[in-house]
Amino acid sequence: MISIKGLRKVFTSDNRKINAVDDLTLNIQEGEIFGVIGYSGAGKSTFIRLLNRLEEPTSGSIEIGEQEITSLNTRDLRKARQEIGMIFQHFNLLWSRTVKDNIAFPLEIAGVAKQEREKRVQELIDLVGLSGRENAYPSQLSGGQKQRVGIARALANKPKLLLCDEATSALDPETTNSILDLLVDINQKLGLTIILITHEMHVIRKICRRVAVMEKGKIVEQGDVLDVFSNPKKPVTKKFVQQIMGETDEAEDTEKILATYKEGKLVRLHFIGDAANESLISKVIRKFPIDINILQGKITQTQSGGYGTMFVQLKGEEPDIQQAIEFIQSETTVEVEVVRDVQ
Ligand SMILES: Nc1ncnc2c1ncn2[C@@H]1O[C@H](COP(=O)(O)OP(=O)(O)OP(=O)(O)O)[C@@H](O)[C@H]1O
Repeated sequence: MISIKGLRKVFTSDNRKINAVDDLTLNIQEGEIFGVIGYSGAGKSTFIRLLNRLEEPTSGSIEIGEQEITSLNTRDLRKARQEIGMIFQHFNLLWSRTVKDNIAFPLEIAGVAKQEREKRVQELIDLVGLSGRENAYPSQLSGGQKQRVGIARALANKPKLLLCDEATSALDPETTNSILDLLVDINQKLGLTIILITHEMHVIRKICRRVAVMEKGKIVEQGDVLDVFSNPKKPVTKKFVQQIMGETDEAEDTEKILATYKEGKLVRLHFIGDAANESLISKVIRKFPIDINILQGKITQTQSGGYGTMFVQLKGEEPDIQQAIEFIQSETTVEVEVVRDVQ
């Protein structure tokens, strides 16, 4: 487990103190993919760089496994860093070295013998899907391929923890997805813990189970991705939810729907990721003699299931509609909000 307590980083710039990371306390489980999301300036980069002491903390403690990172001397810190891989937004590759030699670099520093080094490099090249590109130079690679080299290099010394500093922010959406798939793949294959920072909800939604939302150096909300984003409490979290649910003016939309659909009962169904909610609409129309007209909605998927809202019109005999609603309320975790009763 990774246990971070009261972590602080104060920068002084032009005689002004900046609390980049401000009394941050967080536990991260072994083997999980944990995301930290925040807007520019929230303190994410500083936070992730404190974890391997690329940035020295002002105060607080960081325990990774049994080791208290903050109290290590230079020699022990160097050793501990071999167990912590890191990847970067702009890849940080050595431009005069080939793919193979970039990946071999941390092994050379760790003093691994040539034969073993070559074997390990080939394994890593296969793992990240770069077979055939061993002798290419970074300038000959696409962004996604460069990040694959970064990942292979970060994994060279078999770390237990991988830190990802905005690792997909420089990539297009399709390449982002392929890199996120690769991170999930190595997390599962190697049982590696991954901590990532991002300003993109898509990244959190797609691969993280737990998330912390950062603002002005502090964590303002944290928990399961589904819980945090299906019931956001802080304005900053609500803004991130809008990033994937789309900007809608709920009041205006409801007014329009009420004016257009004058028949039947209008209800809003709130989905919060649960297997019991699967195929809800088809189950209801098979079971009850009613019609369901989907008027508006968006459900988005996370690692623990889907969440979102659907606005529907229920048409039929009032007792059948009532029974259908009771069925949804008792047999599923979907919340039913009646916006307008049968007229
Ligand atoms: N070396 C430094 N000296 C002074 N101030 C710094 C330094 N590094 C970061 N800061 C300040 O600390 C705050 C947090 O910066 P940080 O880079 O950690 O945020 P971030 O969430 O990663 O944002 P971004 O994605 O834009 O980098 C900002 O106000 C930034 O200006």
